[in-house]
Amino acid sequence: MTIGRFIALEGGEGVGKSTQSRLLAQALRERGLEVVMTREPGGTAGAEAIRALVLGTDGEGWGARAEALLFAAARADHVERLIRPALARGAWVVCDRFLDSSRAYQGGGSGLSDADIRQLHAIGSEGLLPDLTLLFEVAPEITAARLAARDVDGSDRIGGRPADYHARVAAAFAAYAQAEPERFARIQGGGAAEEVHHTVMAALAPWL
Ligand SMILES: Nc1ncnc2c1ncn2[C@@H]1O[C@H](COP(=O)(O)OP(=O)(O)OP(=O)(O)O)[C@@H](O)[C@H]1O
Ligand SMILES: Cc1cn([C@H]2C[C@H](O)[C@@H](COP(=O)(O)O)O2)c(=O)[nH]c1=O
Repeated sequence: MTIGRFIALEGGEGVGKSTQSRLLAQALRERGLEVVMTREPGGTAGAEAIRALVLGTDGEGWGARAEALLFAAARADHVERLIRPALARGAWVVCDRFLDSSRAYQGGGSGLSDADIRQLHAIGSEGLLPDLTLLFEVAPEITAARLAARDVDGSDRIGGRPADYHARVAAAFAAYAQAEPERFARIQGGGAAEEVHHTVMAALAPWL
C-alpha cells in the first residue's frame, strides 16, 4: 500500500488555492495515486451545512468565538469522516484550507489567541496536522483584480471584511510559516497558474 500524504493549501482570498488544488490533484492522479480533493469549511455534509451558516450573508452573523467554534466543529466532522479514513487507506488528501486558516482569520484577523484556536483543534480533531502546508502569497493588488473578476455577485461574509482585516490575516500566515519552516512551503503565487503549479510540484518532489 502507498503512504497517504495530507497536503493543505493556505493563504488569503484569491491567491489561487482552488486552482492549484485542482492542478495538484490532477498531477497526482496521473501518477496513479488515489487523491481525495476537499476543502474547508466543508468536505462532508455536516461541514458543508456549517459552511453555509458561517459564510452565508443572511442574519446578523457570528461573534469571533462562535465563529471559531463553528470552524472547529466543521473541521472535526471533516477529519473524522473524510480525512482520517482517506489517509488510513493510503490516499493523498489535497485540502483547500485547514487549521492555519482558523489561526490566521479567527486568530490574526479577529484577535483570538493562538492557544485557544489550537485548543479547539486538539478537542475537535485530536490535533491532526497536514504533512505539508503550501502557503500561497500574492500581492494584494493582484488578488484584488482576480477577485473583482471572479466575485461579480459579491463576496461571502468573511471575504467581504475590510482590507486591514485581510492584511492581518496575510501577516499571520507569513508569521506561522516563518516560525515553522519544516511544516510550510511558501509559494509565490503571482505568476501564471502553470508556473505556480511547477513550484508546487517542486515542493512535493521528495515524496514523488
Ligand atoms: N496564477 C493565476 N493567474 C491568474 N489568475 C488566477 C491564477 N490562479 C487563480 N486565478 C484566478 O483567480 C481567481 C481566484 O483563484 P482561486 O479561486 O483559485 O483562489 P482561492 O485562493 O481559492 O480563492 P478564495 O479563497 O477566495 O476562494 C479565479 O478566478 C482564478 O481563475
Ligand atoms: C477554513 C477556514 C476558512 N475561513 C474563511 C476564509 C474564507 O474567507 C472562507 C472560505 O472561503 P473559500 O472561498 O473556500 O476560501 O472562510 C476562516 O475564516 N477560518 C477557517 O478556519
